[in-house]
Amino acid sequence: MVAAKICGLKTAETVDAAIAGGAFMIGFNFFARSPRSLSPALAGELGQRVPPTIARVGLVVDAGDDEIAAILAEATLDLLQLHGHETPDRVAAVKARFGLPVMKVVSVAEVGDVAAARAYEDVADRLLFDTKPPKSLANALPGGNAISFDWGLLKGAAFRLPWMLAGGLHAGNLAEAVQATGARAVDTSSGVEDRPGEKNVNKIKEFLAVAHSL
Ligand SMILES: O=C(O)c1ccccc1NCC(=O)[C@H](O)[C@H](O)COP(=O)(O)O
Repeated sequence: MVAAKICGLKTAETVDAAIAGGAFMIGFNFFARSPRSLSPALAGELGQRVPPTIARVGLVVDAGDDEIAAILAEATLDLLQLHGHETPDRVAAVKARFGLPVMKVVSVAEVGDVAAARAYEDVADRLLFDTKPPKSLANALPGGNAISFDWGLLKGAAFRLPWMLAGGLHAGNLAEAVQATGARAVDTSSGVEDRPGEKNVNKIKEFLAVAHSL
């Protein structure tokens, strides 16, 4: 069984589908430019539907303390996902300031990017390997671009932290991705959508069913 996070949820229906399907993490996206972003108030409301067995993840990009504090004032979260250029010192500072575990996103395009994850092993609680936005993609977001990176870059890689694979994953390629990387946890956003920001309940359940079958 591979653990699965569904990221970018912003409706009760899709949160309930992720819960029913056995997600181990549910991601709330606070990056304003994202079509998946939601208000801290709505995240707080949706988070109350989530049982304690599922982690409520708050996704921010190069957020300052004031931004994170404003989110936490309205939404109870179990993990912060730092999806920007946050340094190891910034990760440590966020953990110390807010007392929450931190998952640091490592954006991958080449082998050196994977090696860069080592710098976070002593400060973060989890790592998430996601596709580095290609420079050729106009208006690319820091994540959620529905693009996979070369999974071979993670083959045989070992980290002192639990890590998760993301980037262009969907029910149709998940088995290959897990086989190629040895990932024991995966994450998707676009892969369970009909259009950017519009999650599909059946795609959520299918992705989770495939993850649990591996
Ligand atoms: O999903 C977004 O719109 C997004 C925007 C800005 C930063 C991060 C974002 N998503 C974070 C995630 O954890 C996604 O699940 C991950 O990037 C994979 O996305 P996808 O390739 O669409 O499955």
